[in-house]
Amino acid sequence: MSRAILTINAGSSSIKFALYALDGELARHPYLSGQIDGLGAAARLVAKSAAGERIADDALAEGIKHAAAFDALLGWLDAHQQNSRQIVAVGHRVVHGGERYSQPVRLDAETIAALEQFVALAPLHQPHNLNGVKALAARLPGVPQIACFDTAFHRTQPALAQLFAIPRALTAEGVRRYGFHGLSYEYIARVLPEHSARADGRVVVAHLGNGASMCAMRGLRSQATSMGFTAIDGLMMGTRTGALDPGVVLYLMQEKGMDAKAIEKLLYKESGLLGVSGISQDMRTLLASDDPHAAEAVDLFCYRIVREIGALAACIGGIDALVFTGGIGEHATEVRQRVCAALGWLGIELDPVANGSGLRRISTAGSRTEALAIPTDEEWMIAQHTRDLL
Ligand SMILES: Nc1ncnc2c1ncn2[C@@H]1O[C@H](COP(=O)(O)OP(=O)(O)O)[C@@H](O)[C@H]1O
Ligand SMILES: CC(=O)OP(=O)(O)O
Ligand SMILES: [Mg+2]
Repeated sequence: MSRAILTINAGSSSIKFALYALDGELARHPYLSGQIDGLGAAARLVAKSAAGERIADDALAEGIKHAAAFDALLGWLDAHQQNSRQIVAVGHRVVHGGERYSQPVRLDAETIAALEQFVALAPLHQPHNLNGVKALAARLPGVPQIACFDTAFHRTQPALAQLFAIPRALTAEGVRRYGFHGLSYEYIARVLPEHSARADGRVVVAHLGNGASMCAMRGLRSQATSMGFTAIDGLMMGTRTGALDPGVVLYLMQEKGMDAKAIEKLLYKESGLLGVSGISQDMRTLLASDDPHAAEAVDLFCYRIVREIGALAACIGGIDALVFTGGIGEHATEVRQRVCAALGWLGIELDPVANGSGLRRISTAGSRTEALAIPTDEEWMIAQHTRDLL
């Protein structure tokens, strides 16, 4: 039987999967892929064939959670992957690898136990990532499972960019800036030279999905990033605050009597686009709404991006190219338009026709700084790392 690699990417609002043929060479595109998205709101399972033909588009139960969504996905895969290829390895996106894991690693009981220690540092991701590993291990006993880390790409950051201004003993314990979305940044770094002659220069990549972060690169390596110890820091997100004065947390504890669990819920699940709009965490819904609170949520989302781009450009001494990616970065032309409109001073001039037409280059020919929109492909990075470790 011919062979395949399965990839699993459990994000905060979605679970994505892809199956890649492995006939000697790893196929560049999956023969079957799909996702459950809209977790937490109106979840759907969508899948497509190699030819891009839609072979599933099913609404799932209202309010379905990650664990039940995983079962639905694996059930669907069992039914559709039958008599097809033999899955010889499963590659997982695992959000937090801490200080210990800067390379992909084969999962066993010991590594899973080590990775469970980071659950509190990534509560929207790490438990779902590890539950996915366990679910697959039960379905495909003996098949190697590989963890690919979101934190790994950022291990090249200079020491200063990884430091918090806290007592050294805490830093020595590992309380420092890690950064996330590394598989997405690694993919963009891999393909950017095909799209821009400035790829090797000063580049800021904005990964704008339900989770959102930015990475400043030089020589296609991470120099600074907006997320830190956890995936709450930096930009405003679907349900996460982004950077918040730590004094707010003290106020919540001392004046509102909130405990750690309640604060975690507020910071991770009730804030961001959802908290400010009071309507939804989903950018599509907010852009379509005429509620002023929805408009203010989108305004704040764009404002925070603009501000963070200024900060990251300062860290790398300027900017030659700005890249948008992630669900919002790839599709929300209006968000790109608003961000670029505020960055004329950094030499960005958007081409409105290109921005609306699905082109990779969205800045004008005369723009001093290039702007690009490039779809990310975390699955392809996971598949390659998995093949390499096999
Ligand atoms: N056509 C679109 N226009 C605007 N926003 C979109 C569009 N398609 C997807 N999005 C937004 O992308 C976000 C999800 O991004 P994605 O990267 O898939 O999420 P995750 O962080 O779970 O991986 C949601 O806010 C969604 O509304
Ligand atoms: C790290 C993170 O926020 O991931 P996602 O965007 O998939 O939620
Ligand atoms: Mg994602």
